[in-house]
Amino acid sequence: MEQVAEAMGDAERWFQLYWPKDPEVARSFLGRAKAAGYSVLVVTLDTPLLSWRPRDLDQAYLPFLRGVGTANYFSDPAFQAGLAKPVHEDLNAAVLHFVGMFSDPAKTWPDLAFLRENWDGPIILKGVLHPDDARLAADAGMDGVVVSNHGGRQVAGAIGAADALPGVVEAVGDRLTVLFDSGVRTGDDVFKALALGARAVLLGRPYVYGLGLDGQAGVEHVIRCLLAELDLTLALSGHAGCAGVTSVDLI
Ligand SMILES: Cc1cc2nc3c(=O)[nH]c(=O)nc-3n(C[C@H](O)[C@H](O)[C@H](O)COP(=O)(O)O)c2cc1C
Repeated sequence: MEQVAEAMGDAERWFQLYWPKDPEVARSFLGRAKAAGYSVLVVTLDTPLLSWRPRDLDQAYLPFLRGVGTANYFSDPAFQAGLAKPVHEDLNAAVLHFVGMFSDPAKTWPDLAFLRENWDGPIILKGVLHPDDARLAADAGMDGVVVSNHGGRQVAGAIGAADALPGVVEAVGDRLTVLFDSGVRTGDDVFKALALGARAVLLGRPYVYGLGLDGQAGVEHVIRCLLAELDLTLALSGHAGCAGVTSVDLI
């Protein structure tokens, strides 16, 4: 996280937490994120377990088990304190330690108090679909939710995130910030999400596809195309900006 922060310079950055089972590691992550200048905490709730992913299984694509994607843990003093040997001397032990704490399916709403105690900036819960959960998030003093079904990667038959969005907006839109992701691919999709009540959208795969195809230039191209299409869709729908887009625009 420190390397990413450094690469981002003065840009605003949000820290996404997969909430480790070990509270000392969680506390350490939050302290490091704050020290590295992250201003918003995004806590992903829809991944207490990794789901059944046949394509990953077919290809034995399990990078965490090879110590890939685990850098925040392996570099963490609280994590390292639980190891008999340094990570580079016993990678398997480090991986097993990671697997034991990656996530905690037993966490529930009162546990959010821990985050409030250890993070003094805005907190956003990612992966909310049900209006009742959104109400509980608001009751717990959270600042926002991301309506998301993790791109269908967790429960294959989950409700479409766009179908869930209006219910969440109606339940809590006046109490916290409602963001949206899952399936945003075009400027037109952004427009529809805004019209359904989202304040903003997040992009998952599209920028990564751009990155895979053409590195930084690919990412810039993806974002530029999306913004250009949004700009045109706004204009063609009679809007000078995003602010006035409402559900009326969907009719
Ligand atoms: C390969 C991959 C890795 C992901 N890793 C994370 C993650 O570490 N944390 C998280 O909150 N979401 C993660 N997501 C979910 C995305 O943040 C996003 O919610 C989802 O892909 C839906 O958006 P999209 O349709 O624009 O891709 C991941 C998605 C993909 C495809």
